[in-house]
Amino acid sequence: MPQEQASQTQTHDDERYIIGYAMEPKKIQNLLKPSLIEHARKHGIDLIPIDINKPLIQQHPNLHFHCIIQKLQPKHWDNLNLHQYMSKHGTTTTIIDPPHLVRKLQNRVSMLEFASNLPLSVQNATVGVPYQAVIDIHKTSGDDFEEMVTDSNLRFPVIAKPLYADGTMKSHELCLVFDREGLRETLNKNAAAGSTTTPVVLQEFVNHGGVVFKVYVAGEHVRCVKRRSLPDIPEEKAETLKGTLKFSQISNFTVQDDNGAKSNAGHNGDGANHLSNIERAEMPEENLIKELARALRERTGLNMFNVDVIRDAKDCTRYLVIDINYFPGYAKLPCYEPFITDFLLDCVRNKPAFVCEENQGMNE
Ligand SMILES: Nc1ncnc2c1ncn2[C@@H]1O[C@H](COP(=O)(O)OP(=O)(O)OP(=O)(O)O)[C@@H](O)[C@H]1O
Ligand SMILES: O=P(O)(O)O[C@H]1[C@H](OP(=O)(O)O)[C@@H](OP(=O)(O)O)[C@@H](O)[C@@H](O)[C@@H]1OP(=O)(O)O
Ligand SMILES: [Mg+2]
Ligand SMILES: [Mg+2]
Repeated sequence: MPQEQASQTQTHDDERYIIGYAMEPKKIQNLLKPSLIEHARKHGIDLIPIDINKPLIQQHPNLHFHCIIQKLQPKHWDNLNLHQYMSKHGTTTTIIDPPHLVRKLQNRVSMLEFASNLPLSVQNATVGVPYQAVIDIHKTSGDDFEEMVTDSNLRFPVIAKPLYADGTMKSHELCLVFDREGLRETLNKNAAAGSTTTPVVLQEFVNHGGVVFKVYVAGEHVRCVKRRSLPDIPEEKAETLKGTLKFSQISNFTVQDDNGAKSNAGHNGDGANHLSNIERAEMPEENLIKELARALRERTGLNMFNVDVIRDAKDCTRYLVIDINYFPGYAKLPCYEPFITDFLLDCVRNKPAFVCEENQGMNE
């Protein structure tokens, strides 16, 4: 994928389009930078904030939203009462994307089902998902646990991930588990949290050269960037490692951030190794990325998401999807302003192939 894609943004007409954005203040601060608002404005789009704490019908009475983009918690859907709004304006306003579809990405099992058995064929490459099993601590006794570990064919190390990827900090608290004892410890800690305990997904850790490919999708627009990931664990070392290692949002560092880590190598010696891994790593075939994005748009019915993909260190034709995130941090992409603006123009001109049908289920 070219990093610096030229904008395809062209204004075909003098019409202005109104696009509402409904999201939490932190997300607005990250995404709606003045540079995006200005770029969109120059190309005919006025981006208008929607108050997520009161019914939309009571807001902007003189504006007609061509489309609304959103990243919201369920309580905000209730507050906004979009159902009421859409029953009045549903034929002319599009919600991107409908919450009942977004919700499928908030569960790490249903999320990865979208990426299972993908019929992609680009130069022998395959795209699959790592083996994973769910443990609900409420339903797993000590004996069950032994049986479960034996039956599941889980091979250590594994990564323990909260089943629900609902945007909370907790949902990003992951843990590398090196052996049975480590797993028992993790599950016991989880159980000690009592009623707040959530099920855990145990996902096979796959060595992948310390690089994760983040594929950002916005309708037909697709970009892939490399990011820092967990380092490989050589097999001989894996056999000696015990217990657990907690981590969170490791791939949030961009390559530029890693440059900082490199110059700071005394402080963070690993940074230099990760950086060279990232620099050296070849990007996946452009067509593979495009096909993956298209297949996932079709399967999920969603337009705005990113996909974390790793490449098996033992087999460079084997790609694995490890995570899919709704409405990710697009602003981390170089030149994200034309990327988002081009997508929004497609939306208001009704170009995206998978804009939600009649916005059905939008208030579920
Ligand atoms: N199965 C795996 N094998 C190897 N490394 C993995 C695996 N799953 C996750 N990782 C590493 O852990 C990181 C975080 O995992 P994951 O993306 O599932 O968590 P997340 O909290 O949902 O992340 P995000 O911030 O992207 O939402 C990945 O970016 C990757 O570096
Ligand atoms: O804020 P950031 O720029 O880090 O974006 C992250 C985004 O947080 P935000 O929604 O608060 O923006 C996360 O959403 P939740 O899972 O927590 O809902 C998730 O999508 C990450 O994958 C994004 O990081 P990226 O994958 O793009 O690196
Ligand atoms: Mg991820
Ligand atoms: Mg995620």
